Amino acid sequence: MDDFDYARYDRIRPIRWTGEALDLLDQRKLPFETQYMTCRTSDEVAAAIHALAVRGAPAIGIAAAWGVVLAEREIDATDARDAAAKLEPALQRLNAARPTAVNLAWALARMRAALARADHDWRGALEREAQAIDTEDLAANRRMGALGASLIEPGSGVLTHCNTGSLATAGFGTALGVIRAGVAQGRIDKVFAGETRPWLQGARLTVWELQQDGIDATLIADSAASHLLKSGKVQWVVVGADRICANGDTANKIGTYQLAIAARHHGVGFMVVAPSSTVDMATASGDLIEIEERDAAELHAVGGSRTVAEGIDAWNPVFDVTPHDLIDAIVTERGLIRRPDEAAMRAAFGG
Ligand SMILES: CSC[C@H]1O[C@H](OP(=O)(O)O)[C@H](O)[C@@H]1O
Repeated sequence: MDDFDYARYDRIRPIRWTGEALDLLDQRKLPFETQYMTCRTSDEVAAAIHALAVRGAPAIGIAAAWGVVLAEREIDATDARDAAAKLEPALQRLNAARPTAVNLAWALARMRAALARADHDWRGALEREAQAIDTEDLAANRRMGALGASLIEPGSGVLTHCNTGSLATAGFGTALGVIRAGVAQGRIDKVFAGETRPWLQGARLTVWELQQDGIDATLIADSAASHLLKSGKVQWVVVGADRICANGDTANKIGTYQLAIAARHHGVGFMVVAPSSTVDMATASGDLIEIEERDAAELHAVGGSRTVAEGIDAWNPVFDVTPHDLIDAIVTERGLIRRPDEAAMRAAFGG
């Protein structure tokens, strides 16, 4: 498929199943500390997802799948049916950890289905399914990297938003995987990363990942994005997704929608990169997506323990929806969808 050295671009593994516990690279501490936290129960995994110790749509689905395996270790059951009933409360608590990324519910549905198919070895069936979800995501990211990069002409500049790299997936990344592939193939000359206030996934995580890879990047303030897109230095905005609806409307990190508006206004391509586990054909359009709102304290924080505007109300939605008609291409591991709409999505994903 492509002949570049993934190992160079892919040494970060945020989620490590030890056989007895789930070790998570605590993304709240990056880039200042590279520290893993150990989850020994499903509720500890749910808490880690809610607190963004592990984050990124595919990554939270993978972590939740391993969380179900930890829940399985906590129960005794006579058979798979008995186990399904006893495990369901833990799966509900995992599902409630965050609302917007469909990958969480998708992974839990896969674990329920594995249990429903299981025979006497239902414990082994759950562990094999969690491993499959993990392994499939890495393979999907590498395929999407090649597919998305093929759209990018040599000599291009790209702008990305939030973090969609190895930290947000099983490895290699979605949009950042396209950027890794595009750099490796000599198609991308310049990478711009938006800081992504308030949680700074761009400034703290994407820049850190690219530094690990030895890929030069330029950090910009979120508010500089339109000015950059006007400059002609960027040919593609390349972003991830948390939920892609049946008509192609896409939920992603807050600030994505305004990038899409500015990109279209300035004739810059807008590419969404996400595995099929992020596609939700059961949700007809973006106005039906629940947008997570997080604690105002995240907006008041300006690094460390210092805060501003305390006592002032703060509205902190952490996702927004880009309408499909502002998207030039959706890249999944199943292929490219150019100018997505309901017909194109149904042709690609059925439903
Ligand atoms: C490939 S990650 C997809 C998606 O997840 C991120 O959100 P968060 O950091 O809040 O989990 C961001 O929206 C990424 O684009």
